Amino acid sequence: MSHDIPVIDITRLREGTPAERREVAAALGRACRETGFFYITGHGVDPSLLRAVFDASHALFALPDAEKERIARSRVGHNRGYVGYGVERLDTAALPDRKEAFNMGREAAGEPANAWPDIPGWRDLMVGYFAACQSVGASLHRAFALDLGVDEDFFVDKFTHPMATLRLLHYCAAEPRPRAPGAGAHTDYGNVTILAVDGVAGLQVRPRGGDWIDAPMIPDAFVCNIGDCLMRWSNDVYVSTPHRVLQPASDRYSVAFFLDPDADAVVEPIMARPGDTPHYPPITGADYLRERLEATYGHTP
Ligand SMILES: O=C(O)CCC(=O)C(=O)O
Ligand SMILES: [Fe+2]
Repeated sequence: MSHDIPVIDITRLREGTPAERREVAAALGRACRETGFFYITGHGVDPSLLRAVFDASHALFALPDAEKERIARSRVGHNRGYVGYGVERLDTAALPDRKEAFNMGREAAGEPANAWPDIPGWRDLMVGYFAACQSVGASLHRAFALDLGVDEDFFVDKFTHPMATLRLLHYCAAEPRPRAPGAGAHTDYGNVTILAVDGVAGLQVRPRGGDWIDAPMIPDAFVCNIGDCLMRWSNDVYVSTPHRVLQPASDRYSVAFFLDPDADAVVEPIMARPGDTPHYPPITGADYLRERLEATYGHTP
């Protein structure tokens, strides 16, 4: 079994004929079964939008502490807002992560409010990027459905108001601390994560049964990985793979889009092959996420 991280052009998944979509879906499916990580190109997200998002991320993390504190997750709740250094420890056996972060959720009526820094244009830019990531996520889910042997639109009505989080990350290179990770080893909770990295390497992946391998930075490509929820949904056909971020040699910025299903979507293992038996009972998206967050934080943040 290959443990490489393939680079897959998804242009024909977005724009191609049914046969071309199937071909891309098969390549993505192979990566989801083997390493659980893949790069995508041809995703349709304008590089200038991504550049603007990274510029906005730099501006946010350069704000004075008092302004960061005003929009802190501890004040805002619902896993939204700014998270300071040392607050998170993704690997509970390691030191706290050397990173700061900013989280936002869907900006829509009935959703918990996001907190915004006082920077002109910032909110609209992030809302636009969030929508772009949602669209990439929808394309990927069409491919997962094709590959898992269900209708191409299987996931559509399960992602109409998804519990998605857009997360800006800043890994600090100053005052290096021996043994403190940038982000400790972990798996992601949701269905799929779509990650953009701004120039500085540091991500490593540990395929099942293998050693840590580097996931190098590839310009204009997103790094994507399967999370625990889709592993469960696929009845363990897809793998959610541990990964970590080393302390970077220079400041590192990344932007992660975590795509979870609708709160009321039923995550019931897809039985692709005759004779398959479900490894898990059905659960709603919300109950599943709550279970995972409680296991990590001892409460739902
Ligand atoms: O910043 C990165 O490269 C990866 C971040 C990550 O794995 C996470 O936040 O779950
Ligand atoms: Fe992660």
